[in-house]
Amino acid sequence: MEMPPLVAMVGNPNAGKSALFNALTGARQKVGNYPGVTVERHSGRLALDDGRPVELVDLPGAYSLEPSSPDERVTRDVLLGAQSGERRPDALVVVLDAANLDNHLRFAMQLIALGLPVVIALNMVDLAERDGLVLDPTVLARELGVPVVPTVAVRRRGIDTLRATLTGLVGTAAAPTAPAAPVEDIRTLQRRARALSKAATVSETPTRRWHHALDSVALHPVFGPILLVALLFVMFQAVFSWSEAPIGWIEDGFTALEAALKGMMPDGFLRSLLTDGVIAGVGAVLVFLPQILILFLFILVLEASGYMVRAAFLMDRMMAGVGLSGRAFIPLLSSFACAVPGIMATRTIEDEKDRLTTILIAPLMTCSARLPVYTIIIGAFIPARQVVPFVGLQGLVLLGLYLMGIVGAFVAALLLRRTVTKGESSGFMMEMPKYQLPRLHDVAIGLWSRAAIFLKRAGTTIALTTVVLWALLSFPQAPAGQSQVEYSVAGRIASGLEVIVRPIGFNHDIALALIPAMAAREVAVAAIGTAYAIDDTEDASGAKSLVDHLRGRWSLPTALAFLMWFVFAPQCISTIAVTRRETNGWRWPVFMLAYLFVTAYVMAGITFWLATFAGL
Ligand SMILES: Nc1nc2c(ncn2[C@@H]2O[C@H](COP(=O)(O)OP(=O)(O)OP(=O)(O)O)[C@@H](O)[C@H]2O)c(=O)[nH]1
Ligand SMILES: [Mg+2]
Repeated sequence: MEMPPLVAMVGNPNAGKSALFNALTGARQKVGNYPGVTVERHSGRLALDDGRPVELVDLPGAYSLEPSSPDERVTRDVLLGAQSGERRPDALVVVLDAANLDNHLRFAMQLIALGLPVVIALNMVDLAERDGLVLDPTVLARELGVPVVPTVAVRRRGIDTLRATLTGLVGTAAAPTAPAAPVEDIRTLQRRARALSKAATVSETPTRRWHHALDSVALHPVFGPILLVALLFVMFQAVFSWSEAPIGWIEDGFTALEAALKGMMPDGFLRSLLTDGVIAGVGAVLVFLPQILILFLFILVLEASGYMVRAAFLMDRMMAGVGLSGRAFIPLLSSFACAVPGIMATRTIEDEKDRLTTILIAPLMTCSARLPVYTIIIGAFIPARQVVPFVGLQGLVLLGLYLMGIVGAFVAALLLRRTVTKGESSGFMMEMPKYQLPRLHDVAIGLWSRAAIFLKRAGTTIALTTVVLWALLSFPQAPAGQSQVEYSVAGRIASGLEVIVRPIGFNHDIALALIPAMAAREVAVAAIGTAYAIDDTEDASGAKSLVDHLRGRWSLPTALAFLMWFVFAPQCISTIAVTRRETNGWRWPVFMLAYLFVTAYVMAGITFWLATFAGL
């Protein structure tokens, strides 16, 4: 039996190839695999206007004929007739995003130069028009020498014309084959593409022009990710450097308060409760308010400016690579502030398995509650050295911890999607909002509500936990000459726990800190602070700072293992509670606790032993 002619859909990623392919073929589709690679082959049947059948194949999106990924290689090889398991296409439907004409035309011109019959689908004209861009397809057709059909794939607009044009193009003697032109170098191509898109522009609003200019950087396949990483890096550096002064003020305030109380009250029980318990505990957490606010300031500004969705768009391919949808990006990003709103934001993910996976990995995004723990340990153990100008070692380590969480989350997603949450991943669907200057008022309100949530936590959960911990640490009273901490109830519980955590390099102090930190991570710092404050009154050596205590008692491998533990350990009652609510039962929160604790234990152990063997 003779094979029907083969027509390939080809174009830049996200031009709308698959949407057009679906509109053209309807339900008559087949999914297979190209031999030897993990790239899917989507094909379907289409009847031309004169009844002849053609086979339509939806090629992976590519930026050019020079492949930079397995997907792009398949696209190139199919187009050159070099892909095993595929014939060379008899004609091409080149799909362009009208709102991104200059970038997409570059590839289109390379494709036309291949010399196959080509029809151009000028897709997404609806979005272009919404943004204030009107194009003239006849100018494009004249200059490129191939037919151009405006389409809106998702509304099926232009589909009939596209099929009619294909009918005239495929297999007929009169097929207007484009002349096989020599391929020019990429710079010339870019210049021609820009000139051509300008010529085809009937009208364009100034706003749309500068939005487009911004997008051509923000969404660029190379510069886009560089910009994103640079922004994240500036954000994390700022979290450290901008917060220095306000942290100093808060610390001074609490020291003054403590001194005032000590002056007013006689030494005793109530004074110890107030100074060592409440003030030491709440103070140790409150000093991180500046850092949390700086982090939120960046997130809020990026969100309000319209950049966040671009970042999501950039991340989409990466997310798809681990079986998640682009939609998971916003919940995961929110989880950098706090996993609770992050997990609640997964409601926008329709696919149940997608959503569950996102919930399960959300706690791996470094939430603001880890920041106090990270900063204090980094401040104590990592020297404040400049690696290169403007890049400090401490900032780099902090960035590394964030990246650890992200990589961990991606690996977890990959594994989960192959096992417990197996299933097809759904596509990305997101509209680019316009860029705009963030409104001061909105950002201020956002910051205030975040601060309020944090202060409320510090005032309730955290204050209560530290008081309970103080009580556990203060009773029973140790006889003279013995360490109060060792002798106390908490000290004895910690001694039991220490047996479990000793193999991963944790000492008694850490075992002690882990008990209250199960309720909320940031309490770990307060707990260590409280324990050392109580011990301090014993040895009467005068108040040492928490950092001095840490340096004296912890080794570097222990500190690193502790950091690694905090990247993975699921120590937050609120997260567990919201997971239970969002998944309707205890099954998934229990699973989450189990897999995260095991990972934390293993990773902290590996870190400790590697650092020990490296002689740190
Ligand atoms: N508004 C509008 N949206 C569109 C149009 N065509 C496609 N889309 C949307 O744009 C997004 C990308 O479309 P796809 O068809 O997946 O793009 P693609 O070219 O197949 O992308 P890759 O397979 O990643 O290369 C989807 O969310 C579509 O729903 C259109 O004409 N107008
Ligand atoms: Mg596609």
